[in-house]
Amino acid sequence: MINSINTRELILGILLQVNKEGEYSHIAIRNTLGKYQYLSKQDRSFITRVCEGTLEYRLKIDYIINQFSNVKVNKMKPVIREILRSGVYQLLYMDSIPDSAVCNEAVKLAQKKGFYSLKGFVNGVLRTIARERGKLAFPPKEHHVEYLSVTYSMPVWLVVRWLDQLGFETTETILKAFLQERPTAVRCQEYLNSTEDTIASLRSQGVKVEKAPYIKTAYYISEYDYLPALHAFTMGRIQVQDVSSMLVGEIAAPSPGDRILDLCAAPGGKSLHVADKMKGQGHVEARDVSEYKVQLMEENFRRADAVNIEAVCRDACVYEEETAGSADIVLADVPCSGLGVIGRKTDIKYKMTPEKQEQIIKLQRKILENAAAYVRPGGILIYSTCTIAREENQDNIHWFVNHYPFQPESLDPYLCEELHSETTGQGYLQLLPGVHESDGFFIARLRRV
Ligand SMILES: C[S@@+](CC[C@H](N)C(=O)[O-])C[C@H]1O[C@@H](n2cnc3c(N)ncnc32)[C@H](O)[C@@H]1O
Repeated sequence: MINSINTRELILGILLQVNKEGEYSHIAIRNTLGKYQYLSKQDRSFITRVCEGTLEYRLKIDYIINQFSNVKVNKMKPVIREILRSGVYQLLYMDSIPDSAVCNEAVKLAQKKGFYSLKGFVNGVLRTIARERGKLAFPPKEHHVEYLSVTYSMPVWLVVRWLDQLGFETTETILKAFLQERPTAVRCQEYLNSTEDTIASLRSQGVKVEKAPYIKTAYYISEYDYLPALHAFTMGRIQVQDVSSMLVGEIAAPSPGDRILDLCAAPGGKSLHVADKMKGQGHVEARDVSEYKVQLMEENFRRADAVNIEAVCRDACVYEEETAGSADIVLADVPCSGLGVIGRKTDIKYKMTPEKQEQIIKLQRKILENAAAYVRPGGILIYSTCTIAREENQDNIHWFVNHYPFQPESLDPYLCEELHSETTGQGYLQLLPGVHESDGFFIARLRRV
């Protein structure tokens, strides 16, 4: 077993990889835990929790450090900055660790990394924050942008956008929801399986299973160690999917025998869902842009024993004449800014920029242009994203129906009443975290006329 100072050293390494070198946090954490497989379960969850928490609350933590340090966070040496950030996270959000342990370990680590002269500085900042934690000053609520940005650790440009588009209350609800933990949602495959048997199998392995909202086959699972150790998973009877993603399959509502083209399909959750709904009949062509992603889908399809589905490597931006007018249903679950899933993928809030989003919108419109051509006359196009950005959702749909012969169609026949609204009647659904019990997600249903 590794001692605690090394555990904190690993945390420091991960935070430097993410904040200094731009690595994705889940990759940095996974690689480190993979390299040090002898770590105890307790050490592994400590490392994961401190890294994820420090990143999630980074802006708030920096705001606090800046109140007590004469050197501002952005001027600090990266090693010292990350030692302080993770120390503050432990002080403020992990009751089980004594303040003295947090401070002592941080000081020892600074020294070990060669910053002997900054030992006193690290110690001073952390001990002051520990002492003053009940009296920390935050921006007042009347200063909407600063208050929301600091309290919920969200970059200012996103707060400004959402305040403008959604108002203060809804924005705060969403930001709060991003910081709350939610259990894993799974969809039970129906064809060839009974949902009751699947649930019984999960429970027999000690998994806690609870009903998830909106969809008959949606459940939350918790209290398991390792997903691939569950029979229901290895047998392909459950697919991990947020309920918002499951709604795509519901709204697509295929009939057995349909030909479905899923243009951006990996890892294949929505393709499998529509294939399941067609009860082994019809055909789903699940496309994605790289061979790696296609292999990933093939693995998933094999596990689910799905016979009416095929993974194919294709670039959705490249038009294909032979596919024109051939699909009963086209799914365009396009690459997007991912702003609806910040709660699961913290990196998104720090990595996304308005400039990157502009490029993404161009890509989405290119894919939509080709998708339009592949739908047969009278067929259906489902457009979806895991974002809450109006520019990629409602604006793209308005642009699309102005340029192509498609009409939005009511979603209400496919949704539980709880989700019916003015906009679902008009053909689209914008799910918002905290407002709905799901990730942020957008779905539109359009019929080719
Ligand atoms: C939102 S994810 C799809 C999730 C998937 N529909 C599911 O339910 O499991 C978007 C996918 O688009 C793929 N993608 C990105 N650019 C693409 C392109 N030019 N052509 C096809 N797929 C692309 C990405 O590789 C990624 O797998």
